[in-house]
Amino acid sequence: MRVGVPKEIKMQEYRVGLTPGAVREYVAAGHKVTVETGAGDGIGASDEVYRRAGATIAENARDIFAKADIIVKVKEPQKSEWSQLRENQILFTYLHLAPDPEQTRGLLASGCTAIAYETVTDASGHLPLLAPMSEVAGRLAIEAAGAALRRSAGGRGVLLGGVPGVQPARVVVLGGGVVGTQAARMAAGLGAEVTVIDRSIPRLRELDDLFIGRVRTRFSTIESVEEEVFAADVVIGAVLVPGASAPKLVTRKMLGSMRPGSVLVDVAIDQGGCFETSRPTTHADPTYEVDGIVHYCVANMPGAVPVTSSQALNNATLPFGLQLAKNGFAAVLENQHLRNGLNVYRGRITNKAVAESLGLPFSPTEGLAA
Ligand SMILES: NC(=O)C1=CN([C@@H]2O[C@H](COP(=O)(O)OP(=O)(O)OC[C@H]3O[C@@H](n4cnc5c(N)ncnc54)[C@H](O)[C@@H]3O)[C@@H](O)[C@H]2O)C=CC1
Ligand SMILES: CC(=O)C(=O)O
Ligand SMILES: [Mg+2]
Repeated sequence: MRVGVPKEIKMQEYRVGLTPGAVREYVAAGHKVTVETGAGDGIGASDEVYRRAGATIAENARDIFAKADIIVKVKEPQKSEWSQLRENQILFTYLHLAPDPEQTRGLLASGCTAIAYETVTDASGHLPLLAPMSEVAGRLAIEAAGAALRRSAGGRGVLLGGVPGVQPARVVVLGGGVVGTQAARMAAGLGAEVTVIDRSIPRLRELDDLFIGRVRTRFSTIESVEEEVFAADVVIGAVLVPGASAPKLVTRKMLGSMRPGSVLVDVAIDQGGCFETSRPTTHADPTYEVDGIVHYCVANMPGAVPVTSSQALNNATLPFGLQLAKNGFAAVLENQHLRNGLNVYRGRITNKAVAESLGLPFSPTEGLAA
């Protein structure tokens, strides 16, 4: 199979779809890998390093999109990319289609087969290709919150962990999955007072066992969210309904009952965000203020630490990518977990939550043939 890796072009995105180590695995399995020149710059991997790993270097993205059977990326394709995708080409990357009708239309029109990392499942029902980036983003969320809380950045001027004799910040985490757990762990480690809210009681039990009293847990209701958010210095938005747009748990009206300079970090922004006032921001200009509350809504947080993130992402994507490279679309038919990742197939939306969020027709994957 011809595997193509274009350079990421989303603003300040420094990750790369295949690390040199992953390229070696594809090449060892008999595949031909082409990498766009400079694709590894963000992780310090030169074209020469990729050549030594067995890749061919292409001078531009056009050559990659024109020739590859499978395109392996990190971020959702930008307009100039989706317009180059073709029928019979497999795209393997994050897509986050639910809040993005324009990209969805582009992928449908291209006729390509698009597998979204964020909806690929594993045997325990988790999301193994989202998890590593959620681990990174959850940990980064607390770093971002700490920076945004500084008075010089427009925040309340509170130190997350306080100091002896002075109370620490109150951090509320909405959604106790992968992002939420890592955020809670970092915040608790710094000495903050942490509450995690989730709608899954089994998950709250696991968190209670994990943090042995260091983190409070609460069941998600309108009342519990209000009580915790009103008292918080920092709220981390980390809820997910796989494939679907994020539920809006914090309304604009609620901001009026928070203390000015408190910070909202909406990690769930890539699924549309769980605060009504969220809109995507970039690493170049990550925060803005609404009604005195600082918002941080960067949609590609792990892109800030590309060395760690590319490695972690490749560890998770490699076995699935190798299956796709070996068997092409048949791998999607054979492997239920890759099939769950199929979002778009030859002009049809094949993920129910995505179709429902966009109000577009859904085509089940049952009955698809190679
Ligand atoms: N901005 C960024 O750069 C990144 C964003 N993300 C995003 O972060 C979000 C969270 O991802 P994960 O932690 O991996 O998901 P997850 O599936 O591990 O956890 C989500 C949690 O939200 C809970 N939940 C769902 N609805 C809820 C509600 N109404 N109230 C309370 N809890 C609710 C679920 O029970 C679950 O425990 C996703 O949207 C993901 O795409 C992940 C990585 C990077
Ligand atoms: C999950 C995701 O959107 C990211 O890592 O950028
Ligand atoms: Mg994202």
